[in-house]
Amino acid sequence: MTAPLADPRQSERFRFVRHTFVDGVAELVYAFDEGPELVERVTFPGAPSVSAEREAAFAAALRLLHLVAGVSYYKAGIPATIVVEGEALDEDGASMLDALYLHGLAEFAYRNRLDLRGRIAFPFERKRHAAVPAIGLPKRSLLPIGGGKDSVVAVEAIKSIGAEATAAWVGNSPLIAECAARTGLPTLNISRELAPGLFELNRLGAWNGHIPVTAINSVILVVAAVLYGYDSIVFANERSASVATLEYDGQEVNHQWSKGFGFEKTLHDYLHSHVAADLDYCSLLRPWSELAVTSAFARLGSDYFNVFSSCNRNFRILGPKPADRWCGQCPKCHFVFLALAPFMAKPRLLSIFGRNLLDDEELAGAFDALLEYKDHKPFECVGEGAEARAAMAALAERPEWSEDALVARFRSEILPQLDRSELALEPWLKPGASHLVPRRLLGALDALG
Ligand SMILES: CC(=O)N[C@H]1[C@@H](OP(=O)(O)OP(=O)(O)OC[C@H]2O[C@@H](n3ccc(=O)[nH]c3=O)[C@H](O)[C@@H]2O)O[C@H](CO)[C@@H](O)[C@@H]1O[C@H](C)C(=O)N[C@@H](C)C(=O)N[C@@H](CCC(=O)O)C(=O)O
Ligand SMILES: Nc1ncnc2c1ncn2[C@@H]1O[C@H](COP(=O)(O)OP(=O)(O)OP(=O)(O)O)[C@@H](O)[C@H]1O
Repeated sequence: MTAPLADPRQSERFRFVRHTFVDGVAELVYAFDEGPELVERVTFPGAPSVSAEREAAFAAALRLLHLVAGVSYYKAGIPATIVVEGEALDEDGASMLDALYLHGLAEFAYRNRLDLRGRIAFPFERKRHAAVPAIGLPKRSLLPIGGGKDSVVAVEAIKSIGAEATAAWVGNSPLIAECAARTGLPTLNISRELAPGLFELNRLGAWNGHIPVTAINSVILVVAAVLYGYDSIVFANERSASVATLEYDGQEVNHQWSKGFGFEKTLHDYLHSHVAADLDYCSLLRPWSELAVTSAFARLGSDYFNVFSSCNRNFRILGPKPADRWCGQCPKCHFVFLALAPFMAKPRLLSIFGRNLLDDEELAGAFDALLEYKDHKPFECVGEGAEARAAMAALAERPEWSEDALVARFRSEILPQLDRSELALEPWLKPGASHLVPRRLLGALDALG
């Protein structure tokens, strides 16, 4: 008889028990000590059988998914020892996972007043790793869709160069499905079912909090790329995602850590050396700020204005979802409203959101946090404080916005305390230099300029 679920905070070991792949369903199995198994399932629709040429790459990708997706369960107990059953990891794999768990759980640790430094140590063997070969992946891309403005911009840029691509998403959000359909591209919807035991552990008082979900979605798409045959996975993570939410006790806490360039580069290199030499992982929007992305969305995204939403409350598995696409109450709604305002006709923006968030005095504190005025940036997927200030300063100059309550307040109360030479919008619209976009797709970067 298996032991019942117990409070995982009392456990000594977190175990990666095994993973299997049968009839398109990946089962990822975890346990605390000798407790009951926690089984996450990821379903790949119409999965073909894996050819002999791709077998080793597929096995490596699936194993990586098991290790990365474990972060949802590990966080429930954060025991002192991590056990990976089966073949030992090499040093590269262990150090990538150490970094993902430490930085991807930094917000979780900060908010729970935990210190994970020195605690997370994936076991490994010092061994020589022979570089993996190219496996002849077809020249086509998986384009992850999140239902919001970023992926729309990336999709439209890729479409503009006529590259072969499929719009892909994880989970069962009807909102994302509608956006994906609107792209006009072939679609791929992968379902993911968290282990029901996780919610039971939460009820027993497990540690809970934010996890690096983009890393999980990324590696699900790595498995998909090898399985169905794609040579690239092209995310839409902007430059601003690499900037920390706050710093404390000598460490950075970034809500968006697995959307940042550090993780992108590590995973990109690991895939080339450990999965398939011809599989690329990149972000098309990496050179661009949030404001550059909203400016591009205002130009390229009109077909999506009535279907997209950036409000993350739409994407809850359990909690209540907003009645409309935009809840209007969360930092993401506030930021996207502010960041689109300089680039979109005001009536159009108000019709998307259903109201004018910048004319609501009750939201003063929420917008202050976005501006990093008297507060730190919210724990959400929002741009840098400096770009929010640049957007607000631009609106303060526009007659159609300048009398709205929060813009007027900015002009009279906050603006006099700022250095005006740092408030120009234009520098935010210029691309940075760093990106990993493969040569074949470079033209799509130009489409954004
Ligand atoms: C939708 C959302 O924002 N959820 C966050 C929220 O969770 P909540 O309890 O309100 O609802 P659920 O999402 O239904 O989660 C239920 C429980 O399941 C856990 N969980 C969920 C997904 C998963 O992959 N692993 C899990 O362990 C979750 O912790 C709940 O206990 O608050 C939670 C606590 O802070 C967050 O963990 C939930 O975040 C989701 C994982 C999520 O998908 N969030 C993305 C919208 C998100 O935050 N994206 C970031 C990217 C961060 C990154 O580095 O990748 C962004 O856009 O900036
Ligand atoms: N459910 C999902 N399945 C696959 N990829 C996803 C999913 N959710 C988000 N992503 C991808 O993760 C990246 C970051 O998500 P993010 O929410 O910032 O983007 P978005 O939804 O396109 O835009 P917005 O910032 O307006 O919400 C994007 O490339 C997005 O496509």
